[in-house]
Amino acid sequence: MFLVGLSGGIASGKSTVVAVLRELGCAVIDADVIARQVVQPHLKAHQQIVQHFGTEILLENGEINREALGTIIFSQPEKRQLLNSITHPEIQKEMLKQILKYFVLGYRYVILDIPLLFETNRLTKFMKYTVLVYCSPRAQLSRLMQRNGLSQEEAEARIRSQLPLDEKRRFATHIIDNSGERESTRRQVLRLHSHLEDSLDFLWARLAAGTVVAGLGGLMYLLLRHFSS
Ligand SMILES: CC(C)(COP(=O)(O)OP(=O)(O)OC[C@H]1O[C@@H](n2cnc3c(N)ncnc32)[C@H](O)[C@@H]1O)[C@@H](O)C(=O)NCCC(=O)NCCS
Ligand SMILES: Nc1ncnc2c1ncn2[C@@H]1O[C@H](COP(=O)(O)OP(=O)(O)OP(=O)(O)O)[C@@H](O)[C@H]1O
Repeated sequence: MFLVGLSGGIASGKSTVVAVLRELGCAVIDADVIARQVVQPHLKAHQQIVQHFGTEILLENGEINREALGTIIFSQPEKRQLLNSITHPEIQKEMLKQILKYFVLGYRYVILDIPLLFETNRLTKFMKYTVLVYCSPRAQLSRLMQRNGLSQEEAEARIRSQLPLDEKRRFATHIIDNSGERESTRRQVLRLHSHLEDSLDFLWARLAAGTVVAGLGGLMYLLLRHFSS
């Protein structure tokens, strides 16, 4: 089995690309979804967040007020670092569990949608391919402002909290440009999917090579025995 890391920038179109990959039957693990699960009330990360950020970031039902926490962490780098240090280990543990699940289910590859993949560079060494969902800075800003109802200043602060998309380009083995129409993005995702389907993973390649070598060895042995008797 091999891993494919998929990343991008805030509002660059990761979920849009992932929706097509899921439609095609791919196994996808979404770090943003897991990030929501690991901060549910009564879990360790929830307690740590309350301890450090106070009860004012809670909703009445005890859940984290994501908007309030977002406002804090996207404007204060040290608070962002603190939140990352609480949530990231829990997110990574859960991702590992899900990877094992897909391995047991027999999937040949799993796509990991990790928004901060290129920022926390150390994860990329486990990936056979890394896909960047890119879009132009203009499109990113306007889509983010529109989707989240943010002012230009707020949206720019969120974009600045990540490595610029243009810098991420050099880390990726594949780029999907989502600056244009959705149909153009879809065509690029279909090409990526064909490429993934055609890729042999190391384990299977080794098993296949091992089977061929063992077969040839057996054949040689039989031929030698036949001609020497
Ligand atoms: C700050 C929080 C509460 C905001 O929640 P909200 O529902 O508004 O946004 P959501 O979780 O859907 O994230 C949207 C996007 O914001 C960006 N983002 C989220 N967290 C971070 C971060 N710590 N640093 C930089 N960008 C981030 C990502 O591009 C992400 O795709 C939430 O994002 C969070 O808990 N972040 C910390 C965990 C984390 O790092 N998540 C990213 C996946 S590893
Ligand atoms: N090609 C496109 N044309 C127009 N709008 C688009 C296109 N792709 C995505 N969008 C819109 O832009 C917004 C961001 O897209 P999406 O949610 O897929 O990004 P994301 O990278 O998953 O975002 P985040 O990481 O911040 O959650 C959404 O409102 C989506 O509907």
